[in-house]
Amino acid sequence: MSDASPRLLECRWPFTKMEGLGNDFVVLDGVRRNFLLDPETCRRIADRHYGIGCDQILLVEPASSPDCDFRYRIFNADGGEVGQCGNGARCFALFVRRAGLTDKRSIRVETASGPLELQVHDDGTVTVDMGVPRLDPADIPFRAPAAANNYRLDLGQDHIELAAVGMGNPHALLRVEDVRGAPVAEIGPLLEHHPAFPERTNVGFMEIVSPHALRLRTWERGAGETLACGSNACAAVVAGRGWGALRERVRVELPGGSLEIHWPGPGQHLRMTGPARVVFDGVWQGLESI
Ligand SMILES: N[C@@H](CCC[C@H](N)C(=O)O)C(=O)O
Repeated sequence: MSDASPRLLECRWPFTKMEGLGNDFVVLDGVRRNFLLDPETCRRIADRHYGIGCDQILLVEPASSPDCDFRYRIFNADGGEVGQCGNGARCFALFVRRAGLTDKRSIRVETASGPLELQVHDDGTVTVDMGVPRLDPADIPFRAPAAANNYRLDLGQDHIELAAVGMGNPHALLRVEDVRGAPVAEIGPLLEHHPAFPERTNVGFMEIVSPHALRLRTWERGAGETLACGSNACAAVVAGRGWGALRERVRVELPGGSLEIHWPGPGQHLRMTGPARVVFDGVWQGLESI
């Protein structure tokens, strides 16, 4: 009888700890060496007590297509690989320049949900072209018969009104009066695992302050509430515009800081601008699966 469980080997993995508005990442240079990131290894790295601690792990790899500079893979703290991470994309851009992997300021990168264009500015902020937001439920994915600006979902004894937006990853957006008192830890996990979202979802609680500003807290799929979620901020602007409450340029205030979002409207590319920062370099002395 063969033992199907992987063997564990002690390892020393160089990494860089980075953050974008307090959404924190362990970034691995998979261009210079190989990393085998199975879900269990990701969970060990992301563990805030026994590991390094992070919301997501970002793995930089060589591109597979000639029109991209790199491939960028994203793993949630729970070990699941996902298609999009806005704050991580800004960190990725600074990482590849700092590591000497490129000196370009305009970087094109492959992700599991398609290519992203990144622009590094003189002040160190980064603009990410997040592509065209997806509103067709099949592309989110979301189980609804047709695209709409608002949906009503059954949540046990209650009903909840929400918008659903795809940014290369799924997002549910709820409008609240006061984001500070929003039931993020209660409703967040219920919606994350709601059967209407077959791949689970990120959940944003948004308070619209003016046509050009909103406040947002996010329950992230696979990570819980974080200090900021870039893709959720983008999705919130798309939802707010669908409700007729926001304009083309919006400042999104998150617990960890602010992002500038520019979205001309349906069918158009959405651009997100914000900071990214290196926290420290280190070596993870852990167990890798072989
Ligand atoms: N923090 C990220 C999003 C990371 C992935 C997300 N939790 C998902 O599962 O889709 C961001 O800044 O966009």
